[in-house]
Amino acid sequence: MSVKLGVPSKGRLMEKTFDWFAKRGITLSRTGSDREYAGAVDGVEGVDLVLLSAGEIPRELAAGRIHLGVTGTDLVHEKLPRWEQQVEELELMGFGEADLILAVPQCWIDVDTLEDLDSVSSAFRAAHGHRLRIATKYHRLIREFLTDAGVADYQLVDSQGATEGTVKNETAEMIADITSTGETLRANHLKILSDGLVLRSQATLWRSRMTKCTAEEKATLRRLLAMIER
Ligand SMILES: Nc1ncnc2c1ncn2[C@@H]1O[C@H](COP(=O)(O)OP(=O)(O)OP(=O)(O)O)[C@@H](O)[C@H]1O
Ligand SMILES: O=P(O)(O)OC[C@H]1O[C@H](OP(=O)(O)OP(=O)(O)O)[C@H](O)[C@@H]1O
Repeated sequence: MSVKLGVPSKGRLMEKTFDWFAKRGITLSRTGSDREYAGAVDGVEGVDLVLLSAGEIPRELAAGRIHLGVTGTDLVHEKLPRWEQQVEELELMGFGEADLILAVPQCWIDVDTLEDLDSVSSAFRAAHGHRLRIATKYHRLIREFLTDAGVADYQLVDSQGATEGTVKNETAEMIADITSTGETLRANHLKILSDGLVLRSQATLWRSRMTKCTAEEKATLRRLLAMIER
């Protein structure tokens, strides 16, 4: 049996993940046609590449179907309850850096903090007959954050993409999403609450705590990790 390494199959994390491993003497490559999700690992024996959506890597690690996986901190923290019990953070990889934040319309001049948000959310419910809507795909993290902040009068609406557009489209009053340059927020006339940083994320190499390794796989993992940690 071989050690399975799960990496993002496309998108912003894939190429940088390949570069990161290449710098450590491990060559990851896609094989077959552009559309075929098959890959190879050179530079270390006994490792299979598994190409996956970044969003699915946490679940595959938690199920023990891959031994190692690369994905963002945000996705692991969101998708795995008590993530520390299921995965171990091995290396922060220094790319895919982004902040999960809460943002409101720029025109809400009286709302700059969570305390302000708490006040307007109660007033909003009284005025509109429904709770203030926050569009996000990070349901668990936002609920935990707002509970800790004492904000309760809101509802989450699911948004799996183009989240900043939900305010203009009037399907939400505010958003919770990842930002990196801030351009998408600015373009959509949104501002970050001054104490609205929920999580700092970056691409990370994780090890599953849920795999049962053979002696051979343990030896392969040791060799691989020695190359990575050099
Ligand atoms: N603008 C950004 N800049 C840097 N990193 C980002 C940005 N947006 C998202 N990310 C990070 O990239 C990672 C992957 O996000 P992405 O939305 O591409 O994943 P995904 O939707 O699961 O991928 P897929 O489309 O393959 O399912 C996440 O960890 C996220 O924090
Ligand atoms: O701060 P910025 O540099 O502008 O980046 C932020 C944007 O990047 C991500 O979206 P993505 O490109 O993944 O598209 P999506 O809306 O379909 O998720 C994220 O969801 C923000 O919308």
